[in-house]
Amino acid sequence: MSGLTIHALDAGYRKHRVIHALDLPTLAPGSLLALVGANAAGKSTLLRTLAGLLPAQGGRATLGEANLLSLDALERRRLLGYLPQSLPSAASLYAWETVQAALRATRPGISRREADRLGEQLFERLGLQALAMQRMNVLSGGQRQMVGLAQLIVREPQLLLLDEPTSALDPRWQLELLGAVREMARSHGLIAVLALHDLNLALRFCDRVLVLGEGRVLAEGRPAEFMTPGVLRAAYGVEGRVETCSQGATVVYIDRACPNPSFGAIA
Ligand SMILES: Nc1ncnc2c1ncn2[C@@H]1O[C@H](COP(=O)(O)OP(=O)(O)OP(=O)(O)O)[C@@H](O)[C@H]1O
Repeated sequence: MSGLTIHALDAGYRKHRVIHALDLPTLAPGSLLALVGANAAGKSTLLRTLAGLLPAQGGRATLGEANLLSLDALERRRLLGYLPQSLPSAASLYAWETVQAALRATRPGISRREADRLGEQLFERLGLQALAMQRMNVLSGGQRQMVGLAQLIVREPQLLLLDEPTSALDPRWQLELLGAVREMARSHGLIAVLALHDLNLALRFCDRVLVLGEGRVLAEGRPAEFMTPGVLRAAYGVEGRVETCSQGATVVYIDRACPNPSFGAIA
């Protein structure tokens, strides 16, 4: 497998174009890309389009040799894992059963013993052992988010598309989830694209960050390279500082909302 490339992608809903001629220089296997930007910037629309849930209106998106915009259902299930912003409560199945079902959907011939081994390994890696025998409809939003990720990871897709995967998680579980995704990317050559509102998590965990503004790329690059107060003003209409923390990571402090925001113009 080689990387994820997007070229001149247009996407949206019937006559409402949301994503305009979006380009993404090739993202290498093993990388995490954060999609950030204001509400309604188009993050979910872009993820849904890459996941094949929304037809593209133009352009290309490829994963290695595969054209992401015209995969059949089987190929899509084999290559992609998509975690939507809000998960259905998924009836009364046990968390363990949902992960086993996800595994069997892509590896129907897997032995019971191997499926159990992989399931146990994953629940342990994600620290979810206590949830295995709980029913999905009694889990909290954050617990469901973690089990949702387990359902995707167990299939070992090549591309993970995660829409605000940390939105319901407390700080410890945010680190667990992003750490697990990064580890999976490094060990399996997986690519992950994550819509995130927490800029500091994006800067800390992701190899590249793409800032969307009204469906266009406002800035893109490695965390330490492109984030400036001008980008914060243009993307979010806020005044902020970009500093390096004592551990060497780029961090953002938001000070106030701009009185007269000019979205989209990086000064
Ligand atoms: N099903 C839909 N039909 C028509 N327009 C939609 C639909 N879903 C989203 N939109 C519009 O597309 C635009 C982008 O929305 P999108 O959900 O992609 O933004 P987002 O960056 O993910 O926002 P947020 O951070 O608030 O989740 C918005 O103007 C929104 O109103």
